[in-house]
Amino acid sequence: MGSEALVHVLLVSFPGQGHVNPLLRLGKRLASKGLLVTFTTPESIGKAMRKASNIGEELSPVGDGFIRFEFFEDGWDEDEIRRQDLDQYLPQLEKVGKVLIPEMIRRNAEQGRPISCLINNPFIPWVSDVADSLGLPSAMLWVQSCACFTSYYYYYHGLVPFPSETAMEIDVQLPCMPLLKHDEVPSFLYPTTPYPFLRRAIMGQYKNLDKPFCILMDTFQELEHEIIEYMSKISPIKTVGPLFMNPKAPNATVKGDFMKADDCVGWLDSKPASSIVYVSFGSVVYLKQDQWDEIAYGLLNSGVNFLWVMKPPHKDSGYEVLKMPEGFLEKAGDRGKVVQWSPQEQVLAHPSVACFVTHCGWNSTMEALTSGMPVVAFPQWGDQVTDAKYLVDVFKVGVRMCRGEAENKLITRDVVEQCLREATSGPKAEEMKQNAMKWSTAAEAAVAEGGSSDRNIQAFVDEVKRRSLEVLAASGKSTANGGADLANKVAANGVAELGEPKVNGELKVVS
Ligand SMILES: O=c1ccn([C@@H]2O[C@H](COP(=O)(O)OP(=O)(O)O)[C@@H](O)[C@H]2O)c(=O)[nH]1
Ligand SMILES: O=C(O)c1ccc(O[C@@H]2O[C@H](CO)[C@@H](O)[C@H](O)[C@H]2O)cc1
Repeated sequence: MGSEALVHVLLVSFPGQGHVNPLLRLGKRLASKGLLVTFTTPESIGKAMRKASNIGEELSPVGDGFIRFEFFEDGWDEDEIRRQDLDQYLPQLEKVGKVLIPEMIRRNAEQGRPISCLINNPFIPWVSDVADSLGLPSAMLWVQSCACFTSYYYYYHGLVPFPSETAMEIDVQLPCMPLLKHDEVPSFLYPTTPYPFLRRAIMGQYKNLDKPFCILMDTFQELEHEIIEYMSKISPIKTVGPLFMNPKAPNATVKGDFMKADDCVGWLDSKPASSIVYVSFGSVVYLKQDQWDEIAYGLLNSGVNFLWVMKPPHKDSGYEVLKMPEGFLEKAGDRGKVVQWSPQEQVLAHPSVACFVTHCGWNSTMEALTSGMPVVAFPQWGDQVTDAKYLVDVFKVGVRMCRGEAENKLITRDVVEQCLREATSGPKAEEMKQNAMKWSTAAEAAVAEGGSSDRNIQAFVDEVKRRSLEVLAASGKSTANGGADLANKVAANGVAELGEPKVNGELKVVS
């Protein structure tokens, strides 16, 4: 490998699977375009990631660049139960992160890898304060749809009325978007949300929205055309999705799963084409036992094959450990497989899978659309209720099975069975499949060389490179602020020389 000067970006992630996945995918995309990327999140998650995935201390080549990991301690004991309570954990992360991230940045500069840009995902808006205080540019990766971004934007600025304590059931009309019924608005905005701390975290991001020079979004222009165009005039957004496709480095093996995926591909291979329903509610949604039972009977009664993810709850989460109904597995026999965690990307790409019963998290939504996979929408909260609206009424790839947790309604086995039948056979199923394939083709074009998302990523990389020169130039003069120490080191070291890639002083490269 010849001597290369690589610009270095630091990605700081909220420690949730649905946040780590898109930020790590962005990291791989940036690396594939020739940047050095360091990915960080708290060590409690680093430990899980190291155990479940193939990540270590090595510098991994991805396309023309490299990715590496460095984790930071959150200041709490390993078995601290307050980590499960975001109301307490988010302020703790902010407190320690504001000290440890600047230390990490200084350490990297000292080791000859000065950082030129910070990128964070939502729920940890203080990262842009850290960047500001060090005189570094920052960007934010929005990990939901542009429609949700817009909803929060309009709520934050009070631009239109949203459901409130005095008018709970009002619908919301936003520009370039379909009318959202009161229960299709991101549910963290309901006055009655049980998750007010997540609304506060998101609003914190909007309070800081003038700090990032760019807001990257894991969506693509062709998918949310009008609203993206509209919001681009208000905010510096750049669509770069679907991030889970990386045509420049399709074989990059770096993954960020918190749990080792169970092997299910052999089982999928043994089943006929389009015969399996894949059921998964993501990484944080847990249903109640009575709802779980109804889904189980609905699957049995529908006669379909199924792969069902039954993720065990964290021991300190307070969620009940669910059981399958008595005799369920025996009755299902080889028609069904239940796993704790699936390799979802592979599952959605498998020809035996006919449809996806999903909680409509944005990652699952994008992965389904991009894989040409019709869905049965089973949203619970947050952006999921808005994503479900879009999947069913706008993208036209889904059947709706419920309206969200706030409805507080048990979805019975008959409804489950009816939705599964509708999504797997007959004219509606065919139409949804055709629409899903259309989105898949559009997604591929967006990320292919010269496509809308590829152009945006390239423009972003170019801008980071340009700003890195400014950082270096400014640091030569700067002495009077908290970033002076770092800036002097940055100035002294110049851009990282990676002729012989170094991690903590050692030479380590894996392929
Ligand atoms: O068994 C599973 C369930 C989920 N996922 C991945 O976990 C992420 C979940 O993100 P999403 O936004 O869909 O939901 P969240 O977990 O944040 O609610 C997605 O990338 C999925 O591909 C997975 O790999 N295996
Ligand atoms: O770990 C948590 O407590 C946690 C993780 C993820 C959460 O939100 C999910 O994020 C996705 C990306 O924003 C979103 O699309 C999905 O619907 C959410 O479940 C919340 C808490």
